[in-house]
Amino acid sequence: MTLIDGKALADKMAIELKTKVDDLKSAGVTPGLVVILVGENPASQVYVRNKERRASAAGFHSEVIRLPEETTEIALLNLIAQLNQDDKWHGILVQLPLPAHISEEKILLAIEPNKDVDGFHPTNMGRLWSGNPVMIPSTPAGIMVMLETYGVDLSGKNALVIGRSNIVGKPMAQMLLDKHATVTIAHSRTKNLPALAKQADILVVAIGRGNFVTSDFVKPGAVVIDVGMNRDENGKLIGDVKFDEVEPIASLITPVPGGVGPMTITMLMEQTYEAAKRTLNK
Ligand SMILES: Nc1nc2c(c(=O)[nH]1)N[C@@H](CN(C=O)c1ccc(C(=O)N[C@@H](CCC(=O)O)C(=O)O)cc1)CN2
Repeated sequence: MTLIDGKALADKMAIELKTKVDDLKSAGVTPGLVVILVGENPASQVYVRNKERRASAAGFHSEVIRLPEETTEIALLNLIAQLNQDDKWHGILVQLPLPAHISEEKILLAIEPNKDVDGFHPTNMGRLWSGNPVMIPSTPAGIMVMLETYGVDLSGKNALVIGRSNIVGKPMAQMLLDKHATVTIAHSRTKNLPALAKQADILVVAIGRGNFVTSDFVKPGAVVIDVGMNRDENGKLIGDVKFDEVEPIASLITPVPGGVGPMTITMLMEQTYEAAKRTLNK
């Protein structure tokens, strides 16, 4: 078994990004990323702080707008409308989840698609599904970079994605399909999931249940990608895959922490850089 070291890859890409950003700045464009955080969700606060840190380390112009939990939907929509008009922002991101009184769908729809560095806007989802990706969701994008870096050939392979969210499962399936894998999407109502999973050469697990995938789900030699981020009864961060059981069977596996997570923020930085670079040609 080989461990896919997402943290090391993310750190390497961050160094390379700094050089690309310096070149872009010499051409007169400084990438700008604005992140909006509504409320006090502790995990979101950590992720947003990391995004802020990584953006300034890359040499971006960056800002985090922190809004109280009771912010209204209309106030947030007005803020996004203003940011859409401001040329210094190449990327606008609203940290999810939002408080329950705000419609995630309406908010994501309000972000100008060419500044939607999360790739969650329906226009960007459609571009991805029609084979013309522009802005793509960071988590599956990071997984694709990891698979490529570790030399995983996807062509003709059976890939199973467990989870059907708009953020991970659905875009992941499309990205694997684009690399000629034979893709199945499974979810909480899929029947005989362990037997189905045992046929997969590539298994991507994003179901949000700690230690859900055991050795019974894994074909010997499979590549196992764990997107899960759960807390066990002692508060320890665990993935969706029972790592100790699956690790001896898999040919490649991502750990939690240190696997998919760090690549998510790296890909967000890459997308912001690419969005800024596109403005050069306008
Ligand atoms: N607007 C968005 N909201 C959310 C996204 C997103 O891509 N866009 N994804 C997640 C949260 N997320 C980034 O926002 C994220 C989650 C986890 C990590 C990460 O590095 N995890 C570490 C462990 C961190 C810890 O100790 O808690 C790891 O896996 O090693 C980065 C980004 C939901 N919201």
